[in-house]
Amino acid sequence: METFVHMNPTKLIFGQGTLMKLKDELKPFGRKVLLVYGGGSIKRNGVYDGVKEQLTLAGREVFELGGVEPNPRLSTVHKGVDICKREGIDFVLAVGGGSVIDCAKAIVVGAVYDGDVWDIISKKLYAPGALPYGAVLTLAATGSEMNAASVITNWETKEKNGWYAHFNHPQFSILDPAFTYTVPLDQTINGIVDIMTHILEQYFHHTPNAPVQDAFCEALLRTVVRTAPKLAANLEDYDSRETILYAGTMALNGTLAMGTPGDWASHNIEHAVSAVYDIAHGAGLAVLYPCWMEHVLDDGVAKFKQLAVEVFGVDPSGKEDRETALAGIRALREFWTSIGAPSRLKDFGIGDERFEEMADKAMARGPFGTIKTLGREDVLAIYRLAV
Ligand SMILES: NC(=O)c1ccc[n+]([C@@H]2O[C@H](COP(=O)([O-])OP(=O)(O)OC[C@H]3O[C@@H](n4cnc5c(N)ncnc54)[C@H](O)[C@@H]3O)[C@@H](O)[C@H]2O)c1
Repeated sequence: METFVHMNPTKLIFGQGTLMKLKDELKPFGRKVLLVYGGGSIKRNGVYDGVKEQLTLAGREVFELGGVEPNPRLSTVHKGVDICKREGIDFVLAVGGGSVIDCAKAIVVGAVYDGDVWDIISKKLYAPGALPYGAVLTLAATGSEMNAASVITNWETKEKNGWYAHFNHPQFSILDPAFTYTVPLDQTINGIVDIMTHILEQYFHHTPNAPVQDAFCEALLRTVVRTAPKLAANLEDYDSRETILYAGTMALNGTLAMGTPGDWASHNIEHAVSAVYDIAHGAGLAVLYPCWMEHVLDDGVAKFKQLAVEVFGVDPSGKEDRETALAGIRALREFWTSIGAPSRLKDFGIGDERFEEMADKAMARGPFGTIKTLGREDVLAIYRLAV
């Protein structure tokens, strides 16, 4: 494995009833809190009331920014930054899914920067600092609750940028599996696909001697594959919600990536699609990830075979390695289809009209990918496989 440094300072508070700890977690931070949330699901399922009660008990003065979009937009980040600067906000509390937490991550860095926060999101400038923030998670998917990454869309320029500042982890994240009961089936499935692709992106590397990392990834993948059908059949099955929520956090909190730089090409390829068509990130990945696998298979046959055998139980006896590997890719596709994930771009009404534009966006920072370094023609080939 490669040399590595790992630090994750987020305090993870996990389990049913843990929201009652919020008031104490707020103690080290200042009086003025900006509460950031999305389209209102938290008002329908009672999470908003619970959070407000805790903020009152903590004696905090609360300002609100609701309406954060799925695929959060720069315009909303600007609104949050303006409130922080105008009101002298001390602490930002994100209550929602990855979109809300990602938006909060951008707000807190924008709040202490004199220029336009897009400079930081578009990586012209490394974030010079941030306000502290915390999260109450309501949807299992991104891992944003325990990492320092964020994805923001500039809707005017149709750019969807992933960015990162190493110090910008949540101070704490509260995860109550029961808060995810109301996530509808399609979003639950999108989340499961997102979690699995995060694991797969880190599993696919060329680094020698990484048996621990590989075993972590395989165990998580097997667990998600076993749990997802149970959850899809009963959205209020607490144990399944709990397992998937925990898996989602472990999938992208840095644990799996120690010493093994992963691939991440498919995320880049998907961001270009959802920047143009505003589709759900997990749904886009369900379509594109197996296409990426097929396209790069010959650059990593041994690892694709390992996935097939260790995660999907493909019997390799009497088969060429490539045949076993292909059976694993088919098994992944069939698994996602079986739980209701989309498999083609046409499922979203997307044809080949804007492939060139999307490929330009994906290539904006040059060639990418670890298993195989992808150029523009590779990206176009993957989009064509996905039609
Ligand atoms: N920061 C990261 O590490 C990271 C990683 C992967 C993806 N992302 C980004 O995160 C975003 C997607 O986040 P997401 O998948 O968590 O979804 P999301 O936050 O966009 O939420 C999806 C939908 O579910 C609704 N929702 C959330 N919680 C709910 C609940 N409890 N009940 C009912 N409805 C609920 C939201 O209102 C929204 O309409 C994308 O922009 C993606 O690019 C970030």
